[in-house]
Amino acid sequence: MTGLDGAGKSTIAGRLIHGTLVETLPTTSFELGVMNFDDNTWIELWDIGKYGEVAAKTYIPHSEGLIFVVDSTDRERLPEATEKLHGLLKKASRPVVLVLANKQDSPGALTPPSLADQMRLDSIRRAWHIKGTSAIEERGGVYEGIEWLRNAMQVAQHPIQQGMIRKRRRQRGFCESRRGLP
Ligand SMILES: Nc1nc2c(ncn2[C@@H]2O[C@H](COP(=O)(O)OP(=O)(O)OP(=O)(O)O)[C@@H](O)[C@H]2O)c(=O)[nH]1
Ligand SMILES: [Mg+2]
Repeated sequence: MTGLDGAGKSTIAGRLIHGTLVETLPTTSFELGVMNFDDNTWIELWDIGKYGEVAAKTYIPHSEGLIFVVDSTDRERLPEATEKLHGLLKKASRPVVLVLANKQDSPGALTPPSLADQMRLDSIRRAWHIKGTSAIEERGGVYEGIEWLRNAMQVAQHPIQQGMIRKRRRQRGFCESRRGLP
């Protein structure tokens, strides 16, 4: 997970890891946390801050998912955020991308569709999704965003398997419908 400083990454990480609103200080390099899910799966979450370039270079190319957090109220720094996102995507071809349009609770926040447009998300040639969030609100949409990511990562991880499951289902369907025939 990365984005410009102050976008709300650590607040989001606090929600995801501790399930509550945490007070944050600027993250100097990076922090690691683990999100555990009911079905015994987990996501290792790296919160990469301003001086986390080394972590970004080391971990992003090997990660399965990229969460990019943007401050939806910060029109001035939107071009900088856009460049950062597209720069990262050039370096890492693998991960699926979740953009969190954070601070939706604040007056004047840009909507997710408007941000998608201004950040040229259409040009991303891989699975991506944008979700409006408010990290300071309990039902602020962060978990829904993560559900999309979990699902997208599972699909991306097993593309062949997914195809085979579909094929087997089709074959089974064919056999079952034949069974009823004389
Ligand atoms: N109104 C509002 N404020 C938020 C939201 N998310 C985070 N903030 C506030 O924004 C400020 C920065 O949040 P952080 O979570 O520390 O941001 P960060 O992206 O981790 O910043 P760095 O560690 O400096 O890279 C804090 O004062 C948060 O309380 C949100 O959804 N809405
Ligand atoms: Mg931080």
